[in-house]
Amino acid sequence: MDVGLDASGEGRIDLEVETREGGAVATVIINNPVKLNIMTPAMCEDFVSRVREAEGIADVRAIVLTGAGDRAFIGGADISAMAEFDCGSARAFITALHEVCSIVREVEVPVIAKIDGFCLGGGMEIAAACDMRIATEGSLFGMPEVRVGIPSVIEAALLPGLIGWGKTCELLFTGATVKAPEALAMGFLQRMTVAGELDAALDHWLKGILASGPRAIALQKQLMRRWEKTTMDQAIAAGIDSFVSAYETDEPGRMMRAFLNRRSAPKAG
Ligand SMILES: C/C=C/C(=O)SCCNC(=O)CCNC(=O)[C@H](O)C(C)(C)COP(=O)(O)OP(=O)(O)OC[C@H]1O[C@@H](n2cnc3c(N)ncnc32)[C@H](O)[C@@H]1OP(=O)(O)O
Repeated sequence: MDVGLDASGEGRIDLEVETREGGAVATVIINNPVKLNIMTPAMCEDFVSRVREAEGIADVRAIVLTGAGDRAFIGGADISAMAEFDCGSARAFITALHEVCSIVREVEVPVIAKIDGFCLGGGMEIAAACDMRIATEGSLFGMPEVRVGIPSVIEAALLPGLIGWGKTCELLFTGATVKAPEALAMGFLQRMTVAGELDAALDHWLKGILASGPRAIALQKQLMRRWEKTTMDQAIAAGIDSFVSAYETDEPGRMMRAFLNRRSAPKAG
């Protein structure tokens, strides 16, 4: 079933469920294509509800997370909203965005990020929270938060484990973007395909999951969370405080308003 693209710019989260041999596959769709599928504060809550709904459907064996349209997986968090934050709203939003990543990591079934296009900032953190990532070769990855005056603080903490400290520093300190072949080489992606073959490559993984023991996979995912748990909670709590303290100065508001003003300025020529 095609749920259609949300052209309102407000954004929403959709859920599609497909029954296959061996079980069902749920697809959670970040549907805000006119704004490159950015996550607004309202969409964070909606996201958690949709994943819980998917988890509650009997026979769902895997969740695919993807963005609507062909330009973006998730272009990051909504700079228009973040530009107006004070310390209180900063804490509420970053905690809600962390909940989005947490639910992805907590659900029993494997969650796969299917990426076609921009995967930036909070979007790269949500992808990092997924169990596996597959992308088209034209996709672009980056953590440009510092470019708008905020540190990368929540599931950015997963990046050193995925891509190493040096590459994490490069992305987080410079806001540089990397193309899919580099994201594959650095270990962020597990598979890369040409545009038309994304679904076929994803299917290969889904068949493997559907052919395996549901309880074995659930136990495996639970165990793997424990393998890495030791310092993550403390890192996130410190990260949330760090995000809030960025708002103790006018740096985020100033840099984000500059970003938004550049975008709304009439184009020359
Ligand atoms: C805690 C988490 C923090 C974060 O995630 S911080 C945010 C991280 N993301 C970014 O910094 C990316 C910001 N976006 C961009 O720099 C550009 O976009 C791109 C280079 C990704 C693409 O540029 P182009 O192809 O020219 O598209 P376009 O016209 O800029 O984007 C389409 C519409 O989407 C809006 N938009 C894009 N990203 C954001 C965003 N992160 N927050 C708010 N709006 C965004 C634009 O402004 C525009 O809107 P309009 O058509 O009304 O001008």
